[in-house]
Amino acid sequence: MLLEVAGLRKSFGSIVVADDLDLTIAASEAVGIIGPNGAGKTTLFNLIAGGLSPSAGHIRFDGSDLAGLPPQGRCRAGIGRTYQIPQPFENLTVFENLLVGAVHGRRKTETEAVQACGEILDQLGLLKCANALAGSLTLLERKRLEMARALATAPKLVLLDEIAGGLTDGECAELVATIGDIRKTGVAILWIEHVVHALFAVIDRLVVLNFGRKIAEGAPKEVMQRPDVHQIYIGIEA
Ligand SMILES: Nc1ncnc2c1ncn2[C@@H]1O[C@H](COP(=O)(O)OP(=O)(O)OP(=O)(O)O)[C@@H](O)[C@H]1O
Repeated sequence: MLLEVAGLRKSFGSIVVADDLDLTIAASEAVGIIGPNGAGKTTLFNLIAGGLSPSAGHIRFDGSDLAGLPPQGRCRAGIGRTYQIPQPFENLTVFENLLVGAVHGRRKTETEAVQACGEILDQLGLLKCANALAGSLTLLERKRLEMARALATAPKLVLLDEIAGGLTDGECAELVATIGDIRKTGVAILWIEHVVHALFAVIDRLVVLNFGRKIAEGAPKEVMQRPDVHQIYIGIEA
């Protein structure tokens, strides 16, 4: 397994936001995470990417225990991530934003890093704004840049946090097609998303969180048909 999360727990005082979570992701697999606001989805990403330390439990990635490894070490190990609110360096160009990720990630040489940035900008449809300041981009372009920056680090696993939120239907469809293309390159994907139809176009497996606990997991359509998922996630009685 590429990622193995076992017995993961995180509490802030008396609030438990990750409660005995187990999760595995194989290389090249795409897994979706849904759950109501405050279910602990972003907290799980922060625990995997190293922004938060767990209160208990283990996270193994690519055969190594991540305990004590800071975020930059996890990035170099092959974990890339996006943020729900895009966080580019506003005063750097799009290309420079990627280069920062590329030289601090898993790329071996500067030449390789520069070449990879060009390829990723092309793949993500951002070549035309390569020299624009990141602060001048539209929301869709910012979301694309957020993914491009994660890919620049040459991740084995990319964590996508609500990448489709706030987009029009057409923009969302474009972004989903791009994520499908990223998937085909063999990068594993763990994707938190409220826009369920976007998720369903890409993922193999769906996980549902509620109050920090995993309440369902399996084939996406089967999971969504479960009465408890309907009630908790969509807020209606089955
Ligand atoms: N640093 C913190 N200190 C205290 N409580 C926190 C902290 N970070 C998160 N929480 C709480 O943990 C819970 C889970 O938050 P989290 O952001 O992981 O939820 P989420 O499922 O990603 O929600 P959303 O869909 O709204 O993004 C929330 O109740 C939140 O207020």
